[in-house]
Amino acid sequence: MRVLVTTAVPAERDAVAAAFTAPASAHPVPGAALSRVAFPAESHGLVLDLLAGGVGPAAAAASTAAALTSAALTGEPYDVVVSAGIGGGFQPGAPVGSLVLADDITVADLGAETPDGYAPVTELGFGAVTHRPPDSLVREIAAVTGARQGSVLTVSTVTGSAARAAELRRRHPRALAEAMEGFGVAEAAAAHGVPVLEIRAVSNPVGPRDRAAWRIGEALAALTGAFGKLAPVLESWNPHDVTD
Ligand SMILES: O=C(O)c1cccc(C(=O)CC[C@H]2O[C@@H](n3cnc4c(=O)[nH]cnc43)[C@H](O)[C@@H]2O)c1
Repeated sequence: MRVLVTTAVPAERDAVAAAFTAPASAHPVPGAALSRVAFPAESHGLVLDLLAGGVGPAAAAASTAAALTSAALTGEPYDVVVSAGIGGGFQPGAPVGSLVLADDITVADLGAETPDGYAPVTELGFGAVTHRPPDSLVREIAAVTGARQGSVLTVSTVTGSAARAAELRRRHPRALAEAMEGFGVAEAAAAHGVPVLEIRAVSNPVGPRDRAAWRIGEALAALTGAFGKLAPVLESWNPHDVTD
């Protein structure tokens, strides 16, 4: 099982790496600086590559695509891609310190303003606004990690007001969290036909901006805890068994 985990920043990548006793070593490929966690042989060939791919959907898509292409060209493609990191939680569904696992990954601001309000690109006849992780894998991971399942929104601008938070909730009633990379990672994964997951540890409520109140340490610790439990599920998952 070959897994690519894309985070935005090195602190998030290192929080994922901290879940494992096996060391991570540099594994550069063109267009992406990967860290590879070396698991022992009894781990059924689990390979975990970690990528701090940059903040925002464009950087995330570009770096994830580079890693996916490089792996495909060497004949060792990834079986699953995970977008991971901290995120904002919609209240009261996703409190600070909780984990959110996406059952859909939806871009919330890719569209047009029209006289009738916001229109997603799909209504304009283009592309996609949502990617769906495999149901069975989401259920298993939510069960072992205790993560809440819901929609995770991708935004290019962090929400900074109660009005914007309410607007996003109105348009996406199932949204539990927002972050800035999931949809970019998912677009790259979809282009390669690889399943995608997104897991977010909530560092702050979505709403009026109060950067000083972000609980980044608490969220990074939750991310480490989640990956410690998630690895055995990934190790035993058979991507060819997808029934959903
Ligand atoms: O300053 C630090 O030590 C630090 C450590 C880890 C991560 C950061 C970031 O600022 C990461 C930015 C990243 O966080 C996501 N995020 C977090 N909260 C929100 C939110 O309310 N709305 C949207 N995105 C959020 C996002 O994915 C950014 O890439 C700093």
